[in-house]
Amino acid sequence: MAVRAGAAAAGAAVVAVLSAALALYGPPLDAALRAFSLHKAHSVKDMENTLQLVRNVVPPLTTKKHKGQDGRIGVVGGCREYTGAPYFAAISALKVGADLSHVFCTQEAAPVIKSYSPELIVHPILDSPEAVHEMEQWLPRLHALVVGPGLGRDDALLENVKGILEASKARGVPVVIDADGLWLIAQQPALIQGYRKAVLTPNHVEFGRLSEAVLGAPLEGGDRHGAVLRLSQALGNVTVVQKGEQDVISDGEQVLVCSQEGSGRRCGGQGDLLSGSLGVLAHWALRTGPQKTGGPSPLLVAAFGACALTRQCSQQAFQKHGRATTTSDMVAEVGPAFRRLFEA
Ligand SMILES: NC(=O)C1=CN([C@@H]2O[C@H](COP(=O)(O)OP(=O)(O)OC[C@H]3O[C@@H](n4cnc5c(N)ncnc54)[C@H](O)[C@@H]3O)[C@@H](O)[C@H]2O)[C@@H](O)CC1
Ligand SMILES: Nc1ncnc2c1ncn2[C@@H]1O[C@H](COP(=O)(O)OP(=O)(O)OP(=O)(O)O)[C@@H](O)[C@H]1O
Ligand SMILES: [Mg+2]
Repeated sequence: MAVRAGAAAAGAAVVAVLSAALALYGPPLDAALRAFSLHKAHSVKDMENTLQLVRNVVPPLTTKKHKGQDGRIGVVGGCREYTGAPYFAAISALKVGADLSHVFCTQEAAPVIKSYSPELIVHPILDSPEAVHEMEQWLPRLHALVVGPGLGRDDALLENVKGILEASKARGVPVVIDADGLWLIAQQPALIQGYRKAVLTPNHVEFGRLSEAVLGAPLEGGDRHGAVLRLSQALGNVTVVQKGEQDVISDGEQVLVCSQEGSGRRCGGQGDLLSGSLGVLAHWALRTGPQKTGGPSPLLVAAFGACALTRQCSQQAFQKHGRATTTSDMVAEVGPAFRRLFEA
């Protein structure tokens, strides 16, 4: 209890919830924005309520389960240039509590990623002409995919990932799309349009690119909440997490804001920790269902949990390492941070 109270006090978090019901008072977009600004006026709440919703979806550790039941997650990414990003995403999924974590990468990247960790299962298939077919063999065994960390922007790879996304949608596999996966979505938003089991996790630059592609408008400075809400609505209620000083999360109906204390360190790889964690939490939240996540949708709650966890890891790592903090230091904090936020 004391730890939970401490966590709540330490996190200067703001939770803003826009009720879908309020949208009944007018045309959906206008009403949603009006309801949102109404809500903003009294949006400073204890984040404890939303963290409790995350706790509700975390599966208990018991002796009754077999390996695989608490999550089999796939990360699609890893190429010649980028091997760290898929590693960070996949190892974070495992440390959050997935039982098995797979990486689907190019042939060249595979031995490098394997050498980082014996815990990951690494498939060197992404640059094969048979990539989509090979992936289809694995999809029935996966609970969620994280698409994009370290993927790069090679056209042939992106074409394969397009096929993988289409196959995932056809099977109803939840997908978290990050990094170069978002580059692909900015080229072809139709790929994800209306797929409600998708979560996009853009950083500042990626959000601007998506906004321009989907809404035809560059990112405006002021109203981040409205911008995220509008992008989600334009994509047919795909959940969007805009990372930044505060993480703003929307499914086009509600908006959550996570301002859990993090740190001033902005080293590369923190977003990969977030997307990997979210892969597991998305599976857990969808499996548990809306009756346990209360007002916000399961994917909103999962995204809030991944944001809070990433920022808590950043805070804890920074306390130990200060300016020298790197993402590996944050990965080492996943266990303690998770316990502090969700298992108190
Ligand atoms: N260790 C690793 O292997 C890492 C690999 N990463 C991968 O790197 C790839 C590229 O992702 P990034 O987020 O680095 O994307 P970018 O390479 O597009 O951007 C990198 C940074 O450059 C700057 N930048 C980008 N566009 C700019 C512009 N038009 N004007 C001025 N500055 C601009 C921004 O500071 C941006 O954060 C992804 O596949 C990603 O997953 C990152 O996840 C970081 C860690
Ligand atoms: N200004 C900020 N203040 C506090 N936390 C931040 C800030 N900007 C980003 N973060 C946090 O850092 C994490 C990663 O976000 P970031 O925008 O760095 O992602 P990214 O650029 O995709 O990272 P990556 O290098 O992995 O690709 C998120 O949890 C986010 O909350
Ligand atoms: Mg990123």
